[in-house]
Amino acid sequence: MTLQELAGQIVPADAESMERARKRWLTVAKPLYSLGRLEDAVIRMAGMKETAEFELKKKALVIMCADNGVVEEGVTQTGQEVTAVVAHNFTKKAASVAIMGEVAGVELFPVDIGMASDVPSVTKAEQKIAYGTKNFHKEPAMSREEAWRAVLTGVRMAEALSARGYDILATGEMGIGNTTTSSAVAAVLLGLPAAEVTGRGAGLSGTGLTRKIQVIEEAIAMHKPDAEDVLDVLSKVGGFDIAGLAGVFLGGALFHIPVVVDGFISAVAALCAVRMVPAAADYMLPSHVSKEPAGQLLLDALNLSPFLTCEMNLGEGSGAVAVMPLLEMGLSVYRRMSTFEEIAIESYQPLR
Ligand SMILES: Cc1cc2ncn([C@H]3O[C@H](COP(=O)(O)O)[C@@H](O)[C@H]3O)c2cc1C
Ligand SMILES: O=C(O)c1cccnc1
Repeated sequence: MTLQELAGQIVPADAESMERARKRWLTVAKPLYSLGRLEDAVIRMAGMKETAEFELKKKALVIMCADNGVVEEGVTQTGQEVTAVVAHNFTKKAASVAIMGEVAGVELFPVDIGMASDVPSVTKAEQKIAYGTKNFHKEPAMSREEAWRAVLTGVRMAEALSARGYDILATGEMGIGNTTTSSAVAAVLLGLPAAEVTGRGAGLSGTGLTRKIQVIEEAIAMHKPDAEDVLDVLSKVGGFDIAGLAGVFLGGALFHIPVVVDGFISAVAALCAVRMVPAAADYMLPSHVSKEPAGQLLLDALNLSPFLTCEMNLGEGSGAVAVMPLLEMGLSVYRRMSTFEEIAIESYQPLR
């Protein structure tokens, strides 16, 4: 499948179902619009799912795990062996988001889309593009063909989860160095200087941050990625995880499943997806705003307002998982709460 073929199959959210959901909210016995943007989210999900009657029972978090050759340049606080350790911990309920997922009723699906080593509990040969990207400070991170294969891996993940009956997807990632790749992609797509969209990631020192910005600036100057061509940007300064998550967003749009944006890295992937296929924006829901400097800038570019502002910058899909109970609560009121008509009959009438 080519990008043009994929784009041709993605349709905007269904306006009629949204209208039905909007009308239904007006009948719920509570002050109008008192659940605010949770009501909007339910309306939008009705459009995504092409029905005003839907559930959010089965929830999945796709975690794209990948390594980044650019860590050679000293842009991170820890070594890339941490990627594999945390990836394995997703399967043992020993990583932060695994614990959060248990609380929120979200099942985890870690994908080794390009870790530097194999992790038997996670790695599947058919999902792995390569053993980490190249160091983009010296050469393109990956080929254009690899970037597209990574996108398709994400699309297929969404397809598989849709076939298994998941109602909503959250997006997460694990990959030491991926705030460097995300800042590089964000700088190009937003047309901003690296210094404005680069932060400390998982805890970088001040001199580390200066080096990180310099590495990104030099790589962009060397490769001159074409901001109008997302696959060019991803292949030159991106990562397999970002490309894979962009694919999950596109797959959600293709298979009519809402996909929840997480923090910085996930939002960069969401922007890649929207720049490839603008209609994919209809299938995205926000969660929180990352503390990384580009967190809010990316949400603005995606035209999304966060539900949570917790100053989180953990990654792994933690913010997307955190918002799931809130979405489910909104939907439960929409589905189960009495209507004005029912209350008038059962409660108000005897008082007359
Ligand atoms: C132990 C540990 C667990 C993590 N879980 C998520 N991240 C987060 O930090 C990484 C990105 O930050 P940077 O670009 O600075 O390497 C990603 O793996 C992200 O998911 C972690 C980072 C560490 C160290
Ligand atoms: O907001 C994020 O997604 C993030 C920020 C720093 C490190 N890892 C992830």
